[in-house]
Amino acid sequence: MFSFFKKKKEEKKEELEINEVVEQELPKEEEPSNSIEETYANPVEVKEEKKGFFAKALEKTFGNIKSVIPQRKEKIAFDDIEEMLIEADMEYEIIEKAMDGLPEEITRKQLRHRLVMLFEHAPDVDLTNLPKPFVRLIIGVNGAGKTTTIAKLANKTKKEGKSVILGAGDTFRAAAIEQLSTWAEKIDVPIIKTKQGHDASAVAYDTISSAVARNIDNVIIDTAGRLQTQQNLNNELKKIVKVCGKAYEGAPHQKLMILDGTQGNSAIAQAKAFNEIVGVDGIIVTKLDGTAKGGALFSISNQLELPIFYVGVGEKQDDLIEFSPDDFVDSLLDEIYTPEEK
Ligand SMILES: Nc1nc2c(ncn2[C@@H]2O[C@H](COP(=O)(O)OP(=O)(O)OP(=O)(O)O)[C@@H](O)[C@H]2O)c(=O)[nH]1
Repeated sequence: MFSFFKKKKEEKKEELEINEVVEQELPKEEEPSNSIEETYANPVEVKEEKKGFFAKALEKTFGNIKSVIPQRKEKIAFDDIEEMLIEADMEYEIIEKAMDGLPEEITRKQLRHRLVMLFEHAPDVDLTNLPKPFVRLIIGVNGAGKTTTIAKLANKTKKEGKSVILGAGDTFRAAAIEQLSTWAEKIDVPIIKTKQGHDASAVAYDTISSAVARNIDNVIIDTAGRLQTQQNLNNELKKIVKVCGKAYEGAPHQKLMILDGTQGNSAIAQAKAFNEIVGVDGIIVTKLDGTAKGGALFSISNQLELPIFYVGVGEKQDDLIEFSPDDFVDSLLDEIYTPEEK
C-alpha cells in the first residue's frame, strides 16, 4: 500500500509541482459508528421529527408569516397567501408562478401542491450505489458557512458508519486551513492540508489518492471562496475539478454550493456565478435558523434549477438537516392551516 501511495505521490509531484502537502491525525482504523436505530425508525415518526426540525429552524420566518395570517384556517384568501410568501422572502416572480390560476380562497391541498412543485429539481445521484471514494467538492463565498458545513457533512457521514477524509483546499487563507483542521480533530477524521498559498489542486489530488489507498468511502474537499481576482478564482476552481478527475476518474461526483440563508434571494446571483464557472450539482443552504427569509429556499431551488440537499440550522456539528420539499412545505402549512381531516 505504501509503495502504491509513494508512486502516486511521485507522479503527482511531477505533474503538479506541489510541495509539502501533509496528512494530519489519521485515525489508526476507521471505526464506523452505530446508527442502526435509523433502519428501524417508524416513517411517520421520522416525518414528524423532520417537520419539527424545520419548524424550529424556521421560527423567525414563521414569526413573519404569523403577522400576516395570525389564525390557522381551513381556507385562506389569495391575497393573504401572496403577502405571506412575500414576507417569507419568496421572490415575486416565483410567487406569481406558484399561484397562477388558484381561486380566491385557497385550501391547504391546493397550495401544498403548488409549493412542492417549485422544488421539481430532484437530485440526480443514485445514493444507493455510490462510487468509492465518493468525492464532494464544496464551493461558496467566504463566510457562507463552508467550513462548518464540511464538518457537519463529515460528522453525518461518520455517524452513518462510513469513513471520510477532508481536504483543506482553501489554501488562500491560513485561517481556513486551521479552522478545518480543528473541526477534523474534533470529529476525529483525517485531513490533508498544506501551507497557505500552496497549490489547492494538489491538496485535492492528495486527498483523493489517500482515500483510494486507504479504502476510504468519502472525500470532502474545501475550496477558496475568494482569491486575488475573480479570474484567479475561476482558474483555481476549474483546475481543482480537472485534477480531481485525474486522481480518480469521475471525481468530483458532486459539486456542492454553500449559500448563506440569511442573504435570502441575493444569494442567487452569487450561486449563478459559481454555477457558470464549474457547474454546481446541488445546494446546501446554511444559517436557516438565523433568518426570517426561509421562503427564499423556494426561489433558490427554482431559479437555479438545482436541488437543495441539506440545510444548516445551527453552528454545531449535528445542525444539518437533509432537505425534503414535502416536510419543508408541510411545516410551513402547519402554521397557517387547520389540520386536514384524515
Ligand atoms: N446559526 C448558524 N450559523 C452558522 C451555520 N453555518 C455556519 N454558521 C456560522 O457562520 C460563520 C461562518 O462559517 P464558516 O464555516 O467559517 O464559513 P466559511 O464559508 O468557511 O467562511 P470562511 O471561514 O470565512 O471562509 C461561523 O460563525 C459559523 O459558526 C448555521 O447553519 N447556522
